[in-house]
Amino acid sequence: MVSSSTDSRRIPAEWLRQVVEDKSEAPKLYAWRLPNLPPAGASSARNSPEVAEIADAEDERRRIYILGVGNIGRLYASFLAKIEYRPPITLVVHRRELLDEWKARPIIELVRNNGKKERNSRFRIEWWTEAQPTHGLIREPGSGRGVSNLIVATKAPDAIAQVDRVRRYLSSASTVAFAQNGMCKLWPPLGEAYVAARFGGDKAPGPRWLACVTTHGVRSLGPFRSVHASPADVLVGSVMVPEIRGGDGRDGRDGNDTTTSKEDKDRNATNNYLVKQMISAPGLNAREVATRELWVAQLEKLVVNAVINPLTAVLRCKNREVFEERGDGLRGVIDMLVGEASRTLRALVVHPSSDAILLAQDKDGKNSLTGEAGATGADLEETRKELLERFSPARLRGMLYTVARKVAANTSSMLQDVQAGKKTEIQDFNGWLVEMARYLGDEGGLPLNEKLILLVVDGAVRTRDELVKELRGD
Ligand SMILES: CC(C)(CO)[C@@H](O)C(=O)[O-]
Repeated sequence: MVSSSTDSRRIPAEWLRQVVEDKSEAPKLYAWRLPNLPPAGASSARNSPEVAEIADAEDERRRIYILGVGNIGRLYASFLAKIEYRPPITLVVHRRELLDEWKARPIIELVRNNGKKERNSRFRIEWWTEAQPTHGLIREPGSGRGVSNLIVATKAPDAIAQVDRVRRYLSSASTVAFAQNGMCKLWPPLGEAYVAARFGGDKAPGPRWLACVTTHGVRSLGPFRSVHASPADVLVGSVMVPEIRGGDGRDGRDGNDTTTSKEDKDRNATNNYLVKQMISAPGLNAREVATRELWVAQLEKLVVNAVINPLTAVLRCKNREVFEERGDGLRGVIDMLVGEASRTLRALVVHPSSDAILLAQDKDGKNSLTGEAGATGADLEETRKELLERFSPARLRGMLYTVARKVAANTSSMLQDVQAGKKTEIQDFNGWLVEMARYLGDEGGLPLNEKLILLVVDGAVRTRDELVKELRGD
């Protein structure tokens, strides 16, 4: 286990080392809304008294903040907005210009795969920044009541940094859901060290931390506009293993727990609010799963992203083409990439840092892979055996080809990033595998993944033949 007091040089992740070493106070942020935009030609001097509004407690308890309004943020916003007893929703943008764009055209547009355009405008929009507004009312995120429900829909490399930046407004009354691709950084063993470093002391036990595995395919058409190219589903669950909190694999805060105090029950019900909203959002197709099932699903999705995304980015092609048999060896390369991923996931399964996840139980008290009640050493061995089989090259390859058929017509998110000149998520997919292999002591490393990372980082474009030769080292 990695503790927050661990010698920071030995912490196996740069992001966590930075958090543990950073003793600065959480920054105070201002939540700019449209009336905070100064009229054209106005001076930047403060022109109104600093009056804060009285926030509506019930509104804040129900309000869902969506941090990041790219494809994933638009998808969640559009479907959550369709709930019958609609929760209030705030879109949180990362640039001031997006407030201006929203002012000009305040609509999220999602083009469904039948061509129908779904438009939604009933959102509040905010920009969270350290700069105090010069016009209009001054507010902080959550209007002084803290942020109860936060969906982090940024790209993977920004997710933890963004949450860390808003930590001043998060507490044990908050639920934070990570919705992007890639492994959530708060899985054991690192998550607990992060929570202890940032939420130890009077804020303990910190927010409820959720992750979502989002398989919907979405393509951007520009700010606030996307095509919902391939409807799929969402798995949501807790990334914290409960040990001390009720033992249901969903951190005991699901509203069905066995704790008796009214205070605990109220808090548990509150903390499951966001999950319930996601599940009831028409079209999002969200399902709540136990911690271990979520972990396995995220690892499998990682394998999909670590193969499809970089290959499509370097070959500049749609997902479908990567899997076409053209006798040029690309299928062999895919097998080799799957082989490297399989080796790493299998080593992770047998590593002691995974024991807590493997022993986590389902809501009904059963071990979710064996179906047996209770969690014992024998269960651990049984679960390991099942996961070693599930992460075998043959099973992972079968899983990859099944997903690939469903998303054949998509332009991968990494190719979209490359085409838009944006930073890619390569370090969170293939980089995660390479780092994990290193952490687990894999001497040989993952040579194909390492080469692929360099190609994507360099913005390289290759033909199929060139790529096969380069990756195989012919
Ligand atoms: C499944 C997937 C690769 C489909 O395009 C998607 O997760 C993506 O594009 O990142």
